[in-house]
Amino acid sequence: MLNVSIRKELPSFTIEVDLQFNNGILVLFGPSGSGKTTILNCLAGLCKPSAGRIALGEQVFFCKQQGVNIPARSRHIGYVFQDYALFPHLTVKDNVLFGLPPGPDRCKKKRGYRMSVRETLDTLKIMHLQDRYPAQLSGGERQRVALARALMSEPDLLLLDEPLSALDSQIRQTLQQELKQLQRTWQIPFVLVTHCQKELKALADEIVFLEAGRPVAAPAWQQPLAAQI
Ligand SMILES: Nc1ncnc2c1ncn2[C@@H]1O[C@H](COP(=O)(O)OP(=O)(O)OP(=O)(O)O)[C@@H](O)[C@H]1O
Repeated sequence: MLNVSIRKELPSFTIEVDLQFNNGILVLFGPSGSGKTTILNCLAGLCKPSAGRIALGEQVFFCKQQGVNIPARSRHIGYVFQDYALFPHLTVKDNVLFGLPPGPDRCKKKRGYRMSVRETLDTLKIMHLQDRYPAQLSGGERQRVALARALMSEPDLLLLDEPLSALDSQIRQTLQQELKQLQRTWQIPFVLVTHCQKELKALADEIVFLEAGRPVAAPAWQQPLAAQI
């Protein structure tokens, strides 16, 4: 269970969210500048909330009151950034392996579901690209590499910041299905940011609508959909 109850003061407004989420795909939906990325960054440990608490199961990542702030590298969180943040000087394979321990520990399974590099590249259909560099990939291929890298670290939580925004509609639809399937296989919570209504409909198990940093009721155009979900 992901428990997030935080306040983050920004120059233009204050983010205040209080959410509990068990499993599946939680979508943070809102207009540009409503605080979605900042919330992901707080979860990942890249940004410090002004107050509150963040916990995943028994593990407390942040608690202002108790002075806890676990560094990003120790949170076991996968993060697919908006621009994918691949290392341009590393091949696809080395990007995917980045951050894993060297040597035999690289293949150790934490909870039995870590896939080998081969399996990961295969699942995401990028095996044939393993020796290429990011500049030699399409947007959809880069997205798959970023996803593979995030999954190889065997995360307890996966954060996705507009992961499909740069893609055309056909690839977008395919990857939406693949994301949904990955979540069902991995059984870890995904928190996904988007401002695309179609993506929301295709992926969300739960939705938080945000405006200026605060959850709001589903907008009128969304109410029939929110009721279905
Ligand atoms: N490090 C920072 N320092 C100051 N202000 C910031 C910082 N990061 C974000 N902001 C401001 O906080 C607000 C929320 O930004 P954020 O990137 O979280 O929004 P968003 O909903 O993810 O936007 P988008 O959909 O455009 O990516 C914006 O007004 C932004 O200018």
